Amino acid sequence: MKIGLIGCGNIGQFLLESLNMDSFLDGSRIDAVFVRDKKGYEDLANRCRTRLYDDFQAFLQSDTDLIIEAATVQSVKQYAPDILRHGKDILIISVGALADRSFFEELKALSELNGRKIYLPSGAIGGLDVLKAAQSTGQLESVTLTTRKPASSLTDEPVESEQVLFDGPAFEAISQFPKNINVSIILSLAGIGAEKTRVKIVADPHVNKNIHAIEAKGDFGKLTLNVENNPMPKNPKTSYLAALSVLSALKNSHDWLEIG
Ligand SMILES: NC(=O)C1=CN([C@@H]2O[C@H](COP(=O)(O)OP(=O)(O)OC[C@H]3O[C@@H](n4cnc5c(N)ncnc54)[C@H](OP(=O)(O)O)[C@@H]3O)[C@@H](O)[C@H]2O)C=CC1
Ligand SMILES: O=C([O-])CC(=O)C(=O)O
Repeated sequence: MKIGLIGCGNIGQFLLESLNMDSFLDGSRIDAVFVRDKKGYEDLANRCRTRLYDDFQAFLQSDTDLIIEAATVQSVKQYAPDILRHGKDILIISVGALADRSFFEELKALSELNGRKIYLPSGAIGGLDVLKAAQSTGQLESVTLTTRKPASSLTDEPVESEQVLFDGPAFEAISQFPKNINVSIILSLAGIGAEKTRVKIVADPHVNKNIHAIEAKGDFGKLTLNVENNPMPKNPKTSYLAALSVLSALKNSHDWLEIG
């Protein structure tokens, strides 16, 4: 598989190194990387033997089958429609972009029209298999997510003791915290939607992990899941699991065996 990558920050660099240097997936590598400004990325690109682009149209024309977005919610809105129009699959990590219902419908229509697929990795959480199964013909009554992160990842204000910064529906959470709560939108997409999924965001000066507690109830029974994520050194807002989940989604996309 020939892969293109948008964004070469924390997750992007991890993917480049895993696929191009450590050969995580036989026969798959990142051949093209789109950045806003090539300055600062040349050494990494040379080391990982990939090509850098700062012209998006030229990046789209490069010989790739799948584009991975590892940049921002805004960049998904900006680039994903063109990627599908150009007949390429896309893997989106900034899934918060799909909270916007009309954008979601636009991507759905483009995906169908062009026969391309959109991959959404599980990111920094788990339990999506349970929600999808619970929803299949049964009823999910409620899904709640409580995210607790080091205060410095969520606010520039000094925080002495734990503070609830947000309590409300997922679609509002992602619009206020687009770099911190994409997990709430993948949870919404697997479950009962971004209006009904309840989110609480806690800034905690005493933790050094990104902790996501999920509770769901329905006629299947009850789910409680607590994921205590190690943050990534280069961007502590982001959990290591989120980067790993991209590798796992890539592997799933052309594995002979599908689990879950
Ligand atoms: N689904 C999930 O569970 C999770 C999702 N995420 C999301 O994943 C995304 C990536 O995370 P992470 O790697 O840690 O973030 P980083 O901030 O480390 O990297 C993002 C990179 O994107 C680049 N970028 C920003 N805008 C554009 C653009 N328009 N075009 C090209 N490049 C752009 C920036 O580079 P430059 O400034 O040089 O242009 C930056 O280096 C974020 O949106 C994050 O919120 C993170 C964790 C979990
Ligand atoms: O990495 C995490 O723990 C969660 C995160 O930033 C996000 O969902 O945007």
